[in-house]
Amino acid sequence: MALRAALRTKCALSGFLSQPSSSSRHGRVCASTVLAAQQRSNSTSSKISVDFDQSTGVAVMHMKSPPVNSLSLDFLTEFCISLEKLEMDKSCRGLIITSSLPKVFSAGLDILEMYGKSPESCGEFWKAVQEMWLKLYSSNMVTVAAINGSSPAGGCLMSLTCDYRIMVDNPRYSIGLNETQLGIVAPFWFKDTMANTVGHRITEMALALGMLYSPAEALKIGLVDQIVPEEKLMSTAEQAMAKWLAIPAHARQLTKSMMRKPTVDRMTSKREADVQNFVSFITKDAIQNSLRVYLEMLKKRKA
Ligand SMILES: CCCCCCCCCC/C=C\CC(=O)SCCNC(=O)CCNC(=O)[C@H](O)C(C)(C)COP(=O)(O)OP(=O)(O)OC[C@H]1O[C@@H](n2cnc3c(N)ncnc32)[C@H](O)[C@@H]1OP(=O)(O)O
Repeated sequence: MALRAALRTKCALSGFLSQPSSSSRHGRVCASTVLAAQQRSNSTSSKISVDFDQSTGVAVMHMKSPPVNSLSLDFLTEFCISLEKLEMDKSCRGLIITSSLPKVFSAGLDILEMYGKSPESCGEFWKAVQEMWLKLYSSNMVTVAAINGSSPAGGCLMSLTCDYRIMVDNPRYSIGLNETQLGIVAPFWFKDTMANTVGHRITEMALALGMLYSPAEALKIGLVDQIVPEEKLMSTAEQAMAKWLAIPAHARQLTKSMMRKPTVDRMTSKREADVQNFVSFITKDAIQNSLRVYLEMLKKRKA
């Protein structure tokens, strides 16, 4: 509810996909300049910026929340607002999600939202995670993840909700649902999303061992669909997008819904219980202790 209220308030306050400003009132301008301005619009919030090209119907969402694009409540709220606005804009048919930060696509859920927080805060946070997943997994737009850095846990989930994943081929980057390494458990809808992509057995091993895969390994198991050099990432994403957009929209959307609806329905039917499970699990002393140890390890690794 809090997320919905925040969404309503923010939507009312901010003008998204701001109308392209015509410079014609300042005198004569080149027609192509005006056309280009009319065809592109840009929206920026503190953690997300969106470039929308009306000539292609494709928006690029840049995650820009240093240091690691962790999915905090604020980040998720902004993300969902941006997504909802794009979804409502009938001229927007495709979305590419990428990171503006070097080396990191997204570090996954913000651990500080789960550590030392009240049950109420944890509950609100979890609802926002559910909302992000629901919106992305059931989006009518073609969604492409352009993964230009590491993408563990919630970052991997975000990628998995997209229709197509392209990752930069850099062995320093990794991707996977590594929750067990933090002493926590990926919920059933994380598991379902991964199993829908790479199959049951690979998911079982990957989750149990908290596997993080290099781009080449991720390609081998089908966790990503393509790996490319960094400089080719966006052009490859645009090419993939064009291929998906060439399919008649209703046929593509119905097919997506047919493939994903059982997973979405399962999650939505258990949504409340899932929040309760998360809150009671994450606030346990033993789990809080595991998160503390993991946070310390992250800090030590840096030192
Ligand atoms: C019975 C079942 C019931 C169901 C119960 C459900 C249970 C919960 C399920 C939760 C599901 C999903 C969980 C997650 O997504 S948890 C997040 C997992 N993420 C990770 O493990 C990634 C950790 N980070 C890294 O590995 C690295 O940071 C990086 C992403 C590879 C980037 O490396 P880097 O060298 O560029 O940056 P680094 O120096 O490590 O980090 C910079 C600062 O950022 C802090 N930080 C990193 N990741 C996070 C994060 N996820 N949340 C919060 N903060 C993070 C890091 O500590 C550094 O901070 P500082 O500068 O030292 O202060």
